[in-house]
Amino acid sequence: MQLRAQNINFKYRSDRYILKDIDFSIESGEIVGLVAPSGFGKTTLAKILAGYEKPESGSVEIEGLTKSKNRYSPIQLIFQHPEKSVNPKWKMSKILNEAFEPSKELLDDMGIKDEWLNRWPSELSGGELQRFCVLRALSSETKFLIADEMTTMLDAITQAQIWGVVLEHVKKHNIGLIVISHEKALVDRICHRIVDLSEFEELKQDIV
Ligand SMILES: Nc1ncnc2c1ncn2[C@@H]1O[C@H](COP(=O)(O)OP(=O)(O)OP(=O)(O)O)[C@@H](O)[C@H]1O
Repeated sequence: MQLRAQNINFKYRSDRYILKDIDFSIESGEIVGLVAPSGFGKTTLAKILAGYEKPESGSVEIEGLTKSKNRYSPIQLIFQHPEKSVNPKWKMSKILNEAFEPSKELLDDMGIKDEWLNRWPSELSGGELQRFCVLRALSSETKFLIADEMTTMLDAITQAQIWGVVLEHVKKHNIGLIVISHEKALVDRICHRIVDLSEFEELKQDIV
């Protein structure tokens, strides 16, 4: 299976193109680092890949996947700030089970305590909340996962635990993983391949 974006052009309201003629692809089971200096459009491309934003032109498709009517997207995006991606009016059990019902083993591996399930998002720390946001992206329907600065806000121990679970899960289920991170050491260590968005810019300048 392959997730493929071709000739992506995108701008927000202004006239400035954030993404111009961007091609990107990832295979099942691959771990690809998406890097570039701040403001180059990494998060924007992630949102386009996951279907949160629509490109002005270009296409995003998964080759080899039969479309299902399921509401759960096969491309899951995990953001840096978990508090922005949960409904504050829902308790954690509802937030989690809206996605799918994870096994006890997965809950334990992620370090989620039973008592947290009955709390509101505002009653959890950022690290505790992010564990839920990561876990709900790991359904059996997930074919591609995008981790956008997923653990940047967290302490080293929580970071290591979350990455441990995610890396084991993507390997076991042959999920393609896109890692957006400014942490070069992390990207170099876990990625099979690195795509630098700023190189598209240099390429364009060479052609002109
Ligand atoms: N909703 C929006 N409306 C208008 N402009 C936006 C919006 N979101 C992002 N931008 C602009 O688009 C550009 C690319 O932003 P994006 O967040 O994709 O970059 P990034 O490479 O992920 O940056 P960082 O590494 O700092 O997270 C930035 O100049 C940003 O200010």
